Order: sequence, then structure tokens, then C-alpha cells
Amino acid sequence: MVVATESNPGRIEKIRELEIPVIDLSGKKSEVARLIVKACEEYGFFKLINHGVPHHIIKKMEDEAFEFFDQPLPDKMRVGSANPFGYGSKNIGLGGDKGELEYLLLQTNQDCIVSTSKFRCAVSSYVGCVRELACKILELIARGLGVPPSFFSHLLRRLDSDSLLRLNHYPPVTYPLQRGHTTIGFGEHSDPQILTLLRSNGVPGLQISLGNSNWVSVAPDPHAFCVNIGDVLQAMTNGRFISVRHRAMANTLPDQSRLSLVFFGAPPPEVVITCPPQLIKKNEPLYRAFTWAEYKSHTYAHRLGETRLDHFKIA
Ligand SMILES: C=C1C[C@]23C[C@@]1(O)CC[C@H]2[C@@]12CC[C@H](O)[C@@](C)(C(=O)O1)[C@H]2[C@@H]3C(=O)O
Ligand SMILES: O=C(O)CCC(=O)C(=O)O
Ligand SMILES: [Fe+2]
Repeated sequence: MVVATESNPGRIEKIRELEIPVIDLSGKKSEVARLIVKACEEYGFFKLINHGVPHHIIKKMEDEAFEFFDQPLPDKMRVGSANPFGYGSKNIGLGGDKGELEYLLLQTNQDCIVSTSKFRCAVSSYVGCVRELACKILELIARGLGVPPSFFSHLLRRLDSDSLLRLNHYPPVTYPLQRGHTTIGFGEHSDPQILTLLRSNGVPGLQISLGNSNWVSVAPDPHAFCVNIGDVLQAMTNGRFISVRHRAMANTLPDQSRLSLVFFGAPPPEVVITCPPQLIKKNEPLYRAFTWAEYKSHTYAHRLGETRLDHFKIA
């Protein structure tokens, strides 16, 4: 695959189509737990099938998201701009990062900023299901790592959990691009939180990094969830799990829009992030303890592509 970026249109990067782990959640619990831990150690990423989230709940959320983005710009802007929650277009964060997308960033423990009751209802059902799925995955991870079952999941179940829902819409680009060329929709980064559950329509775009400009395209599968480890879980496992760097390409299919629904499972602000002693074993701790509030303010003060966990490394 050929990738040209807007800033460097001649640059060609190696894109591989690799077998990404696909995990069937309906399998035997102990085996599923083992496979999840393996995927988190090797890639920090896997696809989850037979996840149990009802199709009608996903469809309702997807339909509402498309309906929201289909509105005229002044109507979309009525929810307020994304600093940090609201509608955003082409600008990501406050540090000058640009992307070929528009998006809606929503807090999951506050009233929804979109006022229509059918949108709010879609968000509430969708978030309820994906949060539960994220907790189930975290409980399997705990089982696979030999820590108490709710060790990670209780952080997402708390009412003051700082989890987010992000709806990303990547319309076909409007500036001239050579036929068959894609461009960066959402630049390279890792997710700061504990665990991310991403579901997209059938349009490709998501890529994960294996380091050294080695990108792997994730084939789209509307029936699956893409699961990736966030920085906090890398810290809580003392670097055993990888907070995978990823990005999204835009303009991957002629005239087709891509839509991703992304749930970021996060702890409450005052929770102290440390690695349990049973996961450190004979190794030295890699990161100093920090609160999620501290990590988040560091994140928001820096650019998208920053390797922000490095700042918390013990020298
Ligand atoms: C440039 C930025 C956007 C971001 C906050 C940040 O300062 C650095 C991390 C970015 C990120 C990436 C993952 C998620 O999409 C996100 C919501 C998050 O928690 O961290 C975004 C932030 C954002 O878009 O506000
Ligand atoms: O839209 C995508 O596929 C990726 C989006 C993403 O990585 C994010 O919102 O953090
Ligand atoms: Fe991300």
C-alpha cells in the first residue's frame, strides 16, 4: 500500500498486512484469558469477536453519529467546541495537531452535550454495553495475570471514572490527492487511558505500529471490536503490556466516509497508578506512581505523538 502524507507527499512507508490476533470471547475462559494476555504482551492490540454487544445497540449509535455529522456546521457547533469536550474539526487537542476528520468527544459520567433524546439514549445504551465489555476484558486480563479479578475493572465501574466516548468521522478528503493515495486522518499516538474499545464501519483506516515506521493495516470488521492497551495499563503491568502506537488513515476508499466509535476506559482522577508487587517480581519498577489527574494534565499539555509515559519513567 502507498501512503502519502499531506506534509510529505512523496514519502512512502512500509505498510504490512499482518495476521493480527483475533480472539473469540465465547471460548473457554482460561484459554481466552491466556490469549488476551499474549496479545497484550506482543502487540498491545487484538480484535475481539463474539463480544456479545447487541447489534441493534451498535447500529443505533452508528446511525445517530452519522445523523449528527450530516448536519450543517452551525448545528454541530451548537454543542460547543472540543476543549476538551464537544465538536471538533481538523484540529486535535490544543497543541496544533491536525487531522482529516471531524469528531465529537463526550464524557461518559456527565449529561450528554447533544440535546436530542434519541442521541442521548443511543449513547447511554452504547456506553453501558462497551463499559461492561471493557470490564469483562479487564477481568480476563486480571485472571491471566494472576491478580484479583476486579483489580483493573473496578476503576471503570466507579461512578467517577473518567472514561470517554469519541465519535470520529473521516469524510473523503476535499483537496487533490493522487488516485489510490491515502492521507493521515488521525496521527500516530498511544491512548493515555487503561483500555480502548474501537468499532468502525466497513471502511479501512486503522493502522498499528510495530516500531521503525512498520505499520500494519487492520482490516475493518464491523462485527468486531478492536481492543488496545492504553498507557495506564502499560504502567500498571510494569511495561509487560504495550500501549500500542496507532493512527488512522483517511480517504482509503473513493467517496466513502469512515466512522469510528471509540470508548476509552479510564480511572477516576484521584486514583494512584502503580504496578502491583506480584507483577514486578524480581524486576525494578519502571514508572513512578502518579494519579490519573496528573497523567491527564501532562497529556493535555503535550502533542498527540508524544511518548508521554517516558516522563514518568524512573531514571
Ligand atoms: C493532542 C492531544 C489530543 C488528545 C490530548 C492531546 O493533548 C494528547 C493526547 C490526545 C488523545 C489521544 C487519544 C484520545 O483520542 C484522546 C481523547 C485522549 O485522551 O488523548 C485524545 C486527546 C483529545 O483529542 O483531546
Ligand atoms: O478512528 C480511528 O480508527 C482511530 C482513532 C483513535 O485512535 C483515537 O480516537 O484515539
Ligand atoms: Fe487512539
